[in-house]
Amino acid sequence: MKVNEIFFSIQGESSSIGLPTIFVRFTGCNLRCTYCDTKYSYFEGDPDTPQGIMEKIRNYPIKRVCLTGGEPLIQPRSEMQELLDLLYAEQYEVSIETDGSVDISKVKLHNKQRFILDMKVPSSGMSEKMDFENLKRIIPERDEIKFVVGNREDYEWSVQLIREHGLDPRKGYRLIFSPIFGEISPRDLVEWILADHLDARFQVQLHKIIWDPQQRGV
Ligand SMILES: C[S@@+](CC[C@H](N)C(=O)[O-])C[C@H]1O[C@@H](n2cnc3c(N)ncnc32)[C@H](O)[C@@H]1O
Ligand SMILES: Nc1nc2[nH]cc(C(=O)O)c2c(=O)[nH]1
Ligand code: SF4
Ligand SMILES: [Mg+2]
Repeated sequence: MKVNEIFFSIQGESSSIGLPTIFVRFTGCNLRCTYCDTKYSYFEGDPDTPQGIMEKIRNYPIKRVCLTGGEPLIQPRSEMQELLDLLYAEQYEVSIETDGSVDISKVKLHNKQRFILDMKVPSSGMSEKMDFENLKRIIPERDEIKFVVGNREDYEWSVQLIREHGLDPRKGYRLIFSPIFGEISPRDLVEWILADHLDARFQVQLHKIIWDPQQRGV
C-alpha cells in the first residue's frame, strides 16, 4: 500500500462530523475531479503495510479511523481487506471515503465499518465514470451517499439520481449534500434542499472553517 499522510484531527465531513478521528490518506487516484482539494495525494507517499499502518494508528488515543485519499479502494485489495480485518479486531470504528467509480464490493466490511460513497456530479468532470451498480451494493442504514455540488445543474443531477434509483431516506438511505468549497453559496444549497423537502444532511467541510483551507494534515 502507499500512504500519503496519517494524522489526527476532527472529522470534517459525513455523519461523524466533529468527532476526533485518525485519518489515513492513501496515495493515488483513478479520477481527476476539477475541484479536488487533495491533488498532493496523487503521487506523493511512502510504501507501508497493513501492520505498519496499525502501529501508527495505535499511537493515537481514539478508536475512530477514516480511510481516504486519493482513492482508498484502488490500493491492493488483499492488503485493504487485511487492514479492515485488523481494525475490526481492535474495535475501531471505520469510515471509507470512496469516489463512486470503484466496485465497493471488492472489500468486505465488518461491524462499525461503512462507506461514504461520493457520486460525482457533472461539474466534477467525472460523472461519466460513476459505477451506478454501487447504489445497489450499499447498505442503506449503514452507508452514506454524498453529493458535492457546485451549481444548480449539479444539484438537479443529484436529485434526479436520488429519485431514479429510489434512494429514499424513508427506506433508510442516508444522503449528504456538501458545497464545493468556495464555489457555491452554502445558503443557496440549503434553501434548495429545504424547498424540495429533501430529507438529506447538509454539511460544510468543518476543518476548512477551523483551519486555513489550504492546510494539510487537518
Ligand atoms: C479528497 S476525497 C478522497 C476520497 C475519494 N477519492 C472521494 O472523492 O470520495 C474526500 C472527499 O473530499 C471531497 N472534496 C474534495 N475536494 C473538495 C472541495 N474542493 N470542496 C468540497 N469537498 C471536496 C470529495 O468530494 C470527497 O467527498
Ligand atoms: N478534518 C478532515 N476531515 C475529513 N473528512 C474527510 C476528509 C478527506 O479528505 O477525505 C477529511 C480531511 O481532509 N480532513
Ligand atoms: S476522486 Fe477524490 S481524491 Fe480523486 S480527484 Fe476526486 S476528490 Fe480528489
Ligand atoms: Mg479532505
